[in-house]
Amino acid sequence: MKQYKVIISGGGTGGHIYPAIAIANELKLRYPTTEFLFVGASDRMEMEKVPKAGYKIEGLWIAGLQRKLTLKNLLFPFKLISSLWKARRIVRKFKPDVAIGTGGFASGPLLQMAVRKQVPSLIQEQNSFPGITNKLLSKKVQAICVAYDGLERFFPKEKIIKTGNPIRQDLLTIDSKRNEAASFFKLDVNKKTVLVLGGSLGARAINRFVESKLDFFSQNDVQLIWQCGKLYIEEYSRYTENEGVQVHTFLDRMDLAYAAADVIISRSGASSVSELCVVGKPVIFIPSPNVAEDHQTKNAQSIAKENAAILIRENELDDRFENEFKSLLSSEEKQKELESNIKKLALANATSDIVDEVEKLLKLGISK
Ligand SMILES: CC(=O)N[C@H]1[C@@H](OP(=O)(O)OP(=O)(O)OC[C@H]2O[C@@H](n3ccc(=O)[nH]c3=O)[C@H](O)[C@@H]2O)O[C@H](CO)[C@@H](O)[C@@H]1O
Repeated sequence: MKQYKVIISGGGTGGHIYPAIAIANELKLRYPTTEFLFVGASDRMEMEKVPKAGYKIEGLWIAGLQRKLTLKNLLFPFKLISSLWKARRIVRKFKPDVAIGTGGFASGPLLQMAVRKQVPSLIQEQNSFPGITNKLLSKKVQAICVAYDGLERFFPKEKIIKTGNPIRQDLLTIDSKRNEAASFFKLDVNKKTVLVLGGSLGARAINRFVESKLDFFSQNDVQLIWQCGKLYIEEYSRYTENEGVQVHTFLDRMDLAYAAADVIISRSGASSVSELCVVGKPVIFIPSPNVAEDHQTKNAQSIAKENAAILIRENELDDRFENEFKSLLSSEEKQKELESNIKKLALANATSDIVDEVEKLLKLGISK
């Protein structure tokens, strides 16, 4: 069997990193001798998360363009040139058979250079509205794997394949992990568990809201697993002293967190939404209003309109949250309805379908 070399680039936030890791894991299963190299942004979370998943990573000195005039923006042209330069060196030296981009700033220069060197390339777009990096790359790569309909508005139609977003394999088996999860998180098995997720970086507005509702949660006799994000842990960690509240910076065992949960309150970043469909629990989405084209609201709407989750915008929280939460918690029927409807929206074969497309590109490389 030929020993393939694969470059995977993506990052900045978990939403771009975990799809990349899921694709690598599936490729490794099919071709165990494959050599992988990840390329990320040198100051972002991929530099920690990718080695933790067992892969090598190189960092580029790159960041996005801010809307304001800042020092970071003034440095942008230099960072871009430095990144293109380093990306070129990496591609030349590693000589990949295929390049895969999962979005985020670093994938721009890397895939740009891979394409220039005629390496067969594929990008994976997680959202219903693509970021600038993938929009630019779409003209040059061979294949574009997407999770939503309607992306021909942004990408060349003939390159689009609808696969869904890659999901880590360990999330597919959460039904059998409830006991393990209860002991992992030291939960009270007589209480319902609410999992609060702010996306990979945490969400300030959700944290503030949850803080203001701690008495409400305790009156409703639920316990909280509350992921608050690295930026907010100092402010909120003290609540771990409250009975039935545990505050986490970041959850490394999402499989167990999902397994433990009876109700999930979550941001609606693309991977979170895809995972929650597979996980099949009752969800209350609180989309971030601060992302491009308000895409998190659109992600959540695509689920809520199928009566498969509850959607509460940030500015509706004060009026609606308590009633919605109480009626969900008290109605098993409603919980079952949401669970069964959200499961119907899962695209559980996404990783495998994407890797099928990668295989086609690998074969393309051989025939060159
Ligand atoms: C504020 C922002 O810019 N958010 C964007 C970012 O979100 P974000 O990085 O939050 O991405 P997603 O919601 O798509 O995915 C989060 C990922 O992190 C994992 N996770 C999260 C928390 C935790 O404690 N442990 C953990 O492992 C989740 O299981 C999931 O795999 O990228 C998404 C995908 O492009 C976009 O849709 C979001 O709008």
